[in-house]
Amino acid sequence: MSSTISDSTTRPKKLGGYDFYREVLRSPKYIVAPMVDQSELAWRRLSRRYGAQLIYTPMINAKMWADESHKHYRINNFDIVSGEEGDPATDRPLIVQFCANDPEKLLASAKMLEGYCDAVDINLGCPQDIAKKGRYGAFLMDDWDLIYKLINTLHTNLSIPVTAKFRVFPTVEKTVEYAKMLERAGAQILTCHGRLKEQRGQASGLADWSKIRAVKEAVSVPVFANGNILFQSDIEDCLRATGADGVMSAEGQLYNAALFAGLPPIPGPSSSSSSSTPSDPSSSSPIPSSSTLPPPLNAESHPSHVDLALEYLSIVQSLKTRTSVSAVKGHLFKLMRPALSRETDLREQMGKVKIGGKDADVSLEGGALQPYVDICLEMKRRMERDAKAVEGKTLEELVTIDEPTGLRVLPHWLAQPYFRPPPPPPPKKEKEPKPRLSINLSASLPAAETTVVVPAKRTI
Ligand SMILES: Cc1cc2nc3c(=O)[nH]c(=O)nc-3n(C[C@H](O)[C@H](O)[C@H](O)COP(=O)(O)O)c2cc1C
Repeated sequence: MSSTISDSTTRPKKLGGYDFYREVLRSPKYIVAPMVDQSELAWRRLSRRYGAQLIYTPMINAKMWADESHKHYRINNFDIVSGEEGDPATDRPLIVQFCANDPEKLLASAKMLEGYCDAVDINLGCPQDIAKKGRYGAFLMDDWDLIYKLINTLHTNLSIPVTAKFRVFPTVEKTVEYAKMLERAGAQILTCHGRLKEQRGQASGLADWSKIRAVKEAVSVPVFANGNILFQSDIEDCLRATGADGVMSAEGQLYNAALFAGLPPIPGPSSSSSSSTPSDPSSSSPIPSSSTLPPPLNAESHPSHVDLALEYLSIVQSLKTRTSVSAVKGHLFKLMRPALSRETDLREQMGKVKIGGKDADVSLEGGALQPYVDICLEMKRRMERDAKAVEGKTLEELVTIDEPTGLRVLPHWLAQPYFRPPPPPPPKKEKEPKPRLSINLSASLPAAETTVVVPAKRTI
């Protein structure tokens, strides 16, 4: 690490809250979530080309990072030496996320990266078994003293702001109390993921936007809303329903890297934090209110997925920073999913590609990516053939509706969100009306209505 980078004489005064949000982050509305093995540098570069205004790194384990014997862990998770990660010209604004349960180790790790990012985030939301084992993420939700110390230690000692990403509690009251505690501890931005700790995997269901709105109204730092974003229209709905300052997407953006493309710039919050806390988000929002009809699709946000895949591969190839094979594979499978379920021979070929042995450690250099490029080129040929067959039809004419969910399915050559079929309902004695998924994610549905969205597999 270069000591001059974080030297207080060269660094501008540390800003907080809305000053930080506006002046350093440039008032981002469209935010890519931290994603283990998926929000790596190459993906960040691609995402910024398609409208992402702020991106988080994948979660870094502070205990592992602080341990000098784990040199590989450092290089694989944030490559300082390459000079590309956190580069002010090409990889900002950037927030580095850590998970931790030891304030000193967290501080030691964060200090090493404070010169390469705009803020450090603490993951308080991971509900996975690995987080339970390591006691971090959502498994700290009941230890408020420790969480306070983690945040406050960074708030007091780092030259850049600390932020926090958390899940909601079963009640609005406890969620709001919790958010206020995070703010008191020193968090300068709060990302509220509107799902409970228990809502994971097949049981993910919908995020509760009404809790996010309650948080937004209770704190005076910027709030990002996370959960339920599949299509661009959900972004507008979410901003209106929650009053949040920005919308964060993980899976929606992973399956469609162009999720944020072509969106209009939205004015940032006004200069004081209190005036940006909406008493009535529907009237203060710059976004027009939604109608009951699904809003028209913005073609710019649904480009050819194989073109996105090829562009991503060329970014991977252009970087000095290594990209893990598992990240590349994960992105290609997700981006091209609508077509891979039909072009099963290409799916099989992609599954069989082996680069240099043990996936996790392999760097992608020279022509190593060629097998993926070849598969994508063949996919491109087939997709162009299919698109040609319906030439002249509009996008809306080509859209179909997924019966179980009521959600829109685009032609299989276009980037689009993925939603799983809902789990079959438990056997009932009496005949009941068929459960139907809501197409309109704008409302924060009460618990009874949240049978619904059908998220894809996640790792955190
Ligand atoms: C592949 C993947 C990796 C993730 N890794 C992280 C992570 O490193 N840190 C974190 O706070 N959340 C992580 N998450 C959770 C997301 O950031 C986000 O909170 C969650 O997926 C809900 O947002 P969504 O509805 O837009 O998917 C991950 C999610 C996915 C799908």
